[in-house]
Amino acid sequence: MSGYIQEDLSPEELAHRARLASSIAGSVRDLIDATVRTEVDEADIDEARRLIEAATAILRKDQLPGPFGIRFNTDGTKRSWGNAVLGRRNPIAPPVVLHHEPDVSWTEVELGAAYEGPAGLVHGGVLALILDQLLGSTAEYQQVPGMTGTLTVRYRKATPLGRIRGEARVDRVDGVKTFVTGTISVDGKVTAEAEGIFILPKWARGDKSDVLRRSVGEG
Ligand SMILES: CCCCCCCC(=O)SCCNC(=O)CCNC(=O)[C@H](O)C(C)(C)COP(=O)(O)OP(=O)(O)OC[C@H]1O[C@@H](n2cnc3c(N)ncnc32)[C@H](O)[C@@H]1OP(=O)(O)O
Repeated sequence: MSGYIQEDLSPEELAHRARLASSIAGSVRDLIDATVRTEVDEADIDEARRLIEAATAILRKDQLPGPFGIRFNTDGTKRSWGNAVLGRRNPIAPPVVLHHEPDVSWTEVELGAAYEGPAGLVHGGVLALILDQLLGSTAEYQQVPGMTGTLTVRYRKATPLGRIRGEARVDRVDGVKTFVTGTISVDGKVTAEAEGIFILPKWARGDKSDVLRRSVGEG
């Protein structure tokens, strides 16, 4: 599969790149929120656009030919910094930070104005996005990785913008299929429930390399 890259970076170089990635993505994330909520006049919009276009031109001076992909390092770490949910480099990622415990994986994340659907509420597609990643990464953490075959979400009540908590657990494994369940909650009350079926694709089955199996997901 293309887009899976093996690298050999020192811990210092990794830490340096992590700092750079988080700092630029954080600034752009702030810019997105400022753009959604700005009330300034046309002159200020024009000036802001000029500065943003200048910043874009600087970043375009040296670009990857395509997306970031998934990068493995010789120290065993994996970077999916372009990921739409977790990506350290990706300003449209909230970003979600996952915590894995023996039986449960969870995240707590603040969703601001950029994630609005109904007035003041989180967009249902954004909740599905986060659940997809959370459930899929839970399967991966439990050593039964797969690509999303089916994701079912039941929206039980509206989810206000602000801090949300996601939790997921592997329910059962049936051959190449892993069934994972999860919830989104606010202030201890569940607002959405999900079940995901994650399937180890044919190309990663059998005696394929460990790297290939670890490459299945995006977490
Ligand atoms: C770290 C991980 C983080 C992951 C979070 C992010 C996840 C993603 O966004 S992944 C991207 C979205 N998903 C995709 O692009 C997947 C696209 N689909 C595919 O690649 C394939 O159809 C795939 C992998 C789902 C199924 O693979 P394939 O090799 O065709 O499966 P196949 O051998 O035919 O079937 C295996 C079993 O799965 C079942 N199955 C196949 N497709 C599905 C499906 N979509 N839903 C449910 N079950 C299915 C089959 O019935 C079969 O069951 P059984 O073993 O009981 O007979």
